[in-house]
Amino acid sequence: ADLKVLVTGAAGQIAYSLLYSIANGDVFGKDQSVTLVMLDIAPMAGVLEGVVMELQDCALPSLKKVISTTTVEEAFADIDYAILVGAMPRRQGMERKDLLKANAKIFKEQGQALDKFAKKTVKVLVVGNPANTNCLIALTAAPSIPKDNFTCLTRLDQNRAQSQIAARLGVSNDCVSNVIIWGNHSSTQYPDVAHASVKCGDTESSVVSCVKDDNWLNGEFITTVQKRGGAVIAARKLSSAMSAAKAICDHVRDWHFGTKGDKWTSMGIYSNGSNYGIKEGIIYSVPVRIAPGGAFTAVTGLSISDFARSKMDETAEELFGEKLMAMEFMSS
Ligand SMILES: NC(=O)c1ccc[n+]([C@@H]2O[C@H](COP(=O)([O-])OP(=O)(O)OC[C@H]3O[C@@H](n4cnc5c(N)ncnc54)[C@H](O)[C@@H]3O)[C@@H](O)[C@H]2O)c1
Ligand SMILES: O=C(O)C[C@H](O)C(=O)O
Repeated sequence: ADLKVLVTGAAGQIAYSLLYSIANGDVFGKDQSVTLVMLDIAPMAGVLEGVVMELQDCALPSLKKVISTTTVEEAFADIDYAILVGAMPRRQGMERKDLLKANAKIFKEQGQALDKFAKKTVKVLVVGNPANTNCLIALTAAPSIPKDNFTCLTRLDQNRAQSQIAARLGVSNDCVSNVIIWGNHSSTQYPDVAHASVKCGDTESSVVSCVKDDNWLNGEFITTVQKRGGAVIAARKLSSAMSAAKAICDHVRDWHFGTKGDKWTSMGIYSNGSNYGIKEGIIYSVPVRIAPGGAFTAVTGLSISDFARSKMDETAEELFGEKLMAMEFMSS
């Protein structure tokens, strides 16, 4: 059957890369026909029409239908996937709290729309920042949809970490696997390579033993990944878009088709209190293995050093702080 995929913020810069990849079959496969639903706000209706024209002009075989809309009811009707990119961007001088407030309103409304109009099996990926907390807000506003159907994007952070390691070792990106992103998609995230491996020919070795520089791994490597989003903004005067779209494709493809063998990937998922001492009630990024069709389980039993423990707790604490603020805004 046809897959109905919603992208919000469809007139924005991430969507401009993302929509093409989805329509081209890079996410769900070339043989899977897709109906793309594009939502943006009314002032962007004209731009949205332009993007629709371009999608038509790509003449892609797997793109069955395009629906562009500025109403939530139409956008969320019977969808299989919701990729929630649209959000109020952070403007200069705006505090994190102001951003949270503006976005709490958007994600509460969209959570309610998911609850009312989407399929109960819908898979939701939240990208708009603050991604973890926006995801928690949407999940809370959609009680009829299972909590495990809600995830937020930390794949961009994972890809950044993977590429830093590959560059350091002078190997290609696909030689490096099982990097972990713990916690928030923010500068408190903990990119962890303690369990990561690098494949050279037929042999697989640990990243830690190949890099042979714990100072770098526990210092500059971590801060580079944590601050990479800010570095791109400083350089481009716009936030990352091409790499964000690529990471969204990776996340959704793995969620749809599953992870391979014993490999894992990181995504922000609802914390039920049973993983690595992270308390219940936030969206926290952990390593997961995914079965074909999308059921996922957190990878358990990994050894956690004292260093890792403190980093993992720090980012959890930030998320509980964000949650407190968000709940205040949600009830108002
Ligand atoms: N999680 C991540 O890894 C990651 C990475 C990069 C960017 N981001 C975030 O993704 C978001 C989008 O980034 P962008 O560069 O595409 O921004 P953008 O400003 O170019 O596009 C955002 C679009 O969302 C639309 N929008 C705003 N409110 C909406 C609503 N209520 N419903 C539907 N659409 C709405 C805007 O009109 C705009 O067209 C930002 O919040 C950014 O911070 C997250
Ligand atoms: O938009 C941002 O604040 C940065 C973005 O989330 C990124 O990681 O590139």
